[in-house]
Amino acid sequence: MAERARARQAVLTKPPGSLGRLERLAITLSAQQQREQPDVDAVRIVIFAGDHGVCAENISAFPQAVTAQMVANFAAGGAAISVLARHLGADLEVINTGTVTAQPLLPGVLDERIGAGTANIAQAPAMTRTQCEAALEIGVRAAARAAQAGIGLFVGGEMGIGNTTSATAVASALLDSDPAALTGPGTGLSPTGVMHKTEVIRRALQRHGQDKDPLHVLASLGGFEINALAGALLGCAQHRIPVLVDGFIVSVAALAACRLQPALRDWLHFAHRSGEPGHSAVLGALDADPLLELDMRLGEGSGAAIAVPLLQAACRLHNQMASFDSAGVSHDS
Ligand SMILES: O=C(O)c1ccc[n+]([C@@H]2O[C@H](COP(=O)([O-])O)[C@@H](O)[C@H]2O)c1
Ligand SMILES: Cc1cc2nc[nH]c2cc1C
Repeated sequence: MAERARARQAVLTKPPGSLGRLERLAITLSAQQQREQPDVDAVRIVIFAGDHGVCAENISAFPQAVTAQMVANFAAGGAAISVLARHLGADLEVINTGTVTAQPLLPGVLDERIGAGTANIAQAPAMTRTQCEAALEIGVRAAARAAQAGIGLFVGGEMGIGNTTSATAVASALLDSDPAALTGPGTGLSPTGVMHKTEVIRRALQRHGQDKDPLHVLASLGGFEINALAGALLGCAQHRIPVLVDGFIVSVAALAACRLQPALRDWLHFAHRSGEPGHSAVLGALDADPLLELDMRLGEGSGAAIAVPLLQAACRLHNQMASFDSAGVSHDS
């Protein structure tokens, strides 16, 4: 299918290669979807929310209660990703994988709480192996629902105060990096705050970071929402649904998932380079060159949502442009 898409690009009314990366995007999407006419109009954005016990170590600029409060804001339509989903005409699904505060039933929020947040990774494994598998399964089910709904492009997002600490610990373990090279301000820590956060991550790594098995790393250092994202990405690949990867946290989930199954890499598009400094190392390890660099560091799938129209334009051009022959435009000199 990639060969056919490449052949089509060669006869469209433009100098060969002049649409640059948009041409390669259309070719890749055609191969991923196994469609002559790739179509990413049906977009589903799934936000996985979860809390982190490591917040007890004072590693975020915001209080833990914000996670559940933002879940309510997603449902009410007031969050950045709510606005972007409406703007794109995309489905928005919100899944509570385990906030500290339980919530009343909110319309548009799936309650799949595994627990009241993870344990503090500086002191204990984030979760049991059973909880880790349950988290992966939450994502696998989200991917299956997307497949059932005929979704053409999956955007995974996350919300979890403290999750840059968890994600940085996972990335440090998987990349065998010093946490000082990957730790950043997250929601907005001061430089002293970042130094303290680095030490907390170092403690977590000393405790659980020796075993590099990806499932062990996800269970001991990950989060319910991070692990659910890893499961969702793997599920999307199984259903042949291309995925547009958001920022730092989703990329770390993608890295862990690729360690579990390297073939996943072929299904991933990378939307943007987040302002979180560790993102570049994670992107590098995935051999990913993101489409955009807008200094965004919000999460919620917002960076991916911003890049959706690029993929849609690439498909439209591929599917609708005239060929030299059909338009009567001369091409050999
Ligand atoms: O996506 C990113 O690159 C990104 C970078 C920094 C922060 N975030 C968001 O901020 C929250 C985590 O930040 P923190 O400081 O509480 O660890 C979480 O809800 C993420 O969605 C997201
Ligand atoms: C308000 C707020 C919104 C967020 N969205 C994702 N992470 C977030 C963190 C905060 C603090």
